[in-house]
Amino acid sequence: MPLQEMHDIGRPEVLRLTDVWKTYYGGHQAVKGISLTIGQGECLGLVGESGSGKSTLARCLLMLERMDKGEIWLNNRPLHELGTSELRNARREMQVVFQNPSGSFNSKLTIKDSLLEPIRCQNKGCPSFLGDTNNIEEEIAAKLLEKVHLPARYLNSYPSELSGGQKQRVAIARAISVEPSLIVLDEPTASLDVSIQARVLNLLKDLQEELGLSYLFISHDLSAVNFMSERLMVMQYGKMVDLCQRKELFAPERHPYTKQLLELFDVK
Ligand SMILES: Nc1ncnc2c1ncn2[C@@H]1O[C@H](COP(=O)(O)OP(=O)(O)OP(=O)(O)O)[C@@H](O)[C@H]1O
Repeated sequence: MPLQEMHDIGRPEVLRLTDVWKTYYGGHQAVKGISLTIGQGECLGLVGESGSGKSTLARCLLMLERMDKGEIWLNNRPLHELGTSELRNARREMQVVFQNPSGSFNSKLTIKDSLLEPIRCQNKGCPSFLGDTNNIEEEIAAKLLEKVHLPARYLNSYPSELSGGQKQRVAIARAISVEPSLIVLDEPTASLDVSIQARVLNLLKDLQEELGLSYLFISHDLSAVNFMSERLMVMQYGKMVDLCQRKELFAPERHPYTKQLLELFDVK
C-alpha cells in the first residue's frame, strides 16, 4: 500500500498532492512521485537531510516551481489546472515563512507597512481573530504584533532595527494576517540562535492551537519536527521513505533512515 494511503487523516482535507515529480535543468530529479495530504488544523512535518528535496516540494506545491507531473488540490480546487489569474487568487490561500527572515522584508518599508502588505494586496479587512479594531490599520497592525508577542512600538521601525527572531515573529504575524488555509513553514528557525528557536516553535504551536491553523512544517531537524507535528513524513533522495503518526515514531517498523535520524537528533 502506498505510504500516503496509510492514514485516514480524520478531518476535512486542506491540501492534497498526488504523484508530484520535479526534474531540474541538467536532469537532476529532486522530487520523485510524492503524494501527501494535510487536514484542517493539522501540522504535517516534513523531515530530511539537506538536498533531499524538501524545499523543491514546497515550491512545487506553492506553484512557484513548475512540476514535471503531478496534481495539487487546495480546498478541493485543482491548482495544477488553473490559469494564471485564477492561480494568483488561489495561491493567496497559502502563506509561507522562509528560513531567512531578512530576505522576507523590503528594507525600505516600516514593519507596519510590511505587516499590512498582504491585507492591503488582498483587499481584506481585519482578520476575524483580532476582534474589534474598527478596521483601523494602526490597530490591526498593533494587534497582529501582540499575537506574536511584540510591542506596538516596533510598528514604525525598519527591518534592520529588529533581531532575526523578532523579524521571524513579524513574518509569522504577516502570514496569519490573511487567515490562509495553509502556512508552509520552510525551516522557520534554522537561521536563529538556538536560544530563540524553541521560543519561535512554541509561538507557532500556540498560534496553531488557538487559531486552528494548518501547517506544512519543513525541517532537517527531527526533534523540531517531532515537537511540532501530528504526522511526520520523511524524505530521502527526493522520495518519501516514511510516514507516521508522532506516536508511531519509535515503532520497530520505521524505515532505517528514520531510525538514523532519531539517533542523530537524539529524539526521546
Ligand atoms: N534551481 C535548481 N537547479 C538545479 N538543481 C537544484 C535547484 N534547486 C535545488 N536543486 C537541487 O535539488 C536537490 C534538492 O534541493 P532542495 O533545496 O529541494 O533540498 P532540501 O531538502 O530543501 O535541502 P535544504 O534543506 O538544504 O534546502 C538538491 O540536490 C539541489 O542541489
